[in-house]
Amino acid sequence: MRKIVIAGNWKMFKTQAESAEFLSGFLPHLEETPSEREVVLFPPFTDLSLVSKSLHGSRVNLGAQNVHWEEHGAYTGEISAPMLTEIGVRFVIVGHSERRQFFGETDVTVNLRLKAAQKHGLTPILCVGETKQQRDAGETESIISNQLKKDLVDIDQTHLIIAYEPIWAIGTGDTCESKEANRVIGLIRSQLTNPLVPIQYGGSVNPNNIDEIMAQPEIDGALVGGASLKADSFARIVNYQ
Ligand SMILES: O=C(CO)COP(=O)(O)O
Repeated sequence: MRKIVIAGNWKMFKTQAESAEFLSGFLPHLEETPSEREVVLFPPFTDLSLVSKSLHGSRVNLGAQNVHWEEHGAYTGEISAPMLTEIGVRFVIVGHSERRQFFGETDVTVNLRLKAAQKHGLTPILCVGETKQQRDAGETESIISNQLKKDLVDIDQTHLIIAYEPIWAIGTGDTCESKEANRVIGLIRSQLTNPLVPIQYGGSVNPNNIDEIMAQPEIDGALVGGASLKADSFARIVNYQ
């Protein structure tokens, strides 16, 4: 059985006070959440310590939005895996399209970050996806296949999650049609050596479309941006039907 993983990527949102407010509204809703669903929150780095303490004893896991490949060194602005694991972080997002687009992330650095995460016991969520232009040019399959080939060199597929995030669907309200997301995720799975890797869908997931998305047989969860910022909204997503 593949694991179901519902994750909230808060991106560059929430001060510590706002994180605390979110948790007091969100955590009580988890009493209704089926126990086999894994729930992960990805706050900004500055909130990790506080959220880690607040999640102690709860079933929610903690994730970070990035990790450097070295354990320490002169890398201004970066955070290493041991710094994350020390404060209770267990997951990390790697290769998000916003990192690739705005911060020079390449398939080479994505691969280095994945390896460093796994070496230190963090489970990475590798993000892949195509732009609108690439989709319109019929390049969706080749772009994703290329990303997977390069990003997954020498990566252990037993401690890995993949998120299919079509870039044109991120933050736009323009969700990828669920059957199409299911088709692409099936193609991603056919390229993996481990059939049990959970593959999420991400891109304008919200309380109104989560039930249909999760009804698709290939989709093992969601990586949620905007709709994970409000306690009620993310609770509805985690407690999908
Ligand atoms: O990028 C995303 C999650 O990593 C998706 O963001 P939205 O849910 O805001 O479209």
